[in-house]
Amino acid sequence: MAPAPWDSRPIVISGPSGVGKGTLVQKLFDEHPNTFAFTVSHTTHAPRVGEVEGRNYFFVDPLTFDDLVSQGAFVEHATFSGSRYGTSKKTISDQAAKGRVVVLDIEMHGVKQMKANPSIDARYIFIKSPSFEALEARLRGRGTEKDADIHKRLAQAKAEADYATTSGVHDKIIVNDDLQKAFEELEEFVFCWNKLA
Ligand SMILES: Nc1ncnc2c1ncn2[C@@H]1O[C@H](COP(=O)(O)OP(=O)(O)OP(=O)(O)O)[C@@H](O)[C@H]1O
Repeated sequence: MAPAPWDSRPIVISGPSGVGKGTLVQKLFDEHPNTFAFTVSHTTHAPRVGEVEGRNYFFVDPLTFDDLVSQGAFVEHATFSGSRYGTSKKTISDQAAKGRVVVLDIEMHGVKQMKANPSIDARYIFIKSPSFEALEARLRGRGTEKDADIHKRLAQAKAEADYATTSGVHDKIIVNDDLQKAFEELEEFVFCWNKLA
């Protein structure tokens, strides 16, 4: 196991749905146990079967969620399918206090909110697909979405790709073509191995 990254700022991973973010992050967690941590989001959706307060989500009602937004408690928040989701500053600092490097897997709007907040210091990684066709094949191959949903995700993927290339907001862009190669690039960036050499 490698020593903990000397740059311990939160790592924000974004990229189109199906590009392989979850796969890469899971590998990072598996190969470096006790090094990284996810944050626990707040949500207004009711707990689903098996979801545990404080482990899967912090469950709050819409009014409490609004209060938290107005207090500036979230680094990013969004609405999906009628429910609200947010990442609190506290969940980040709680994990950091345990000595873990926090990893946030979020979509473009969340990245924009974080980038717009000067009090947030994080490292931003964009995972890119080798091609639009490869992305579509991965989404279909995963078999978790219906056709209409795949179209929505592909349309959103175009917006994500435009944002990633035009704004220069990301510290690192990794093309996930060959999984092992992409993982090695991710590791190198996260652990700053290039700077140690
Ligand atoms: N380099 C790769 N080559 C081929 N297939 C890959 C590669 N990386 C990931 N995949 C596959 O692509 C599919 C989508 O990956 P994954 O679920 O990790 O994407 P994601 O970016 O986390 O998506 P979402 O944002 O929707 O959760 C999975 O079936 C995964 O096994």
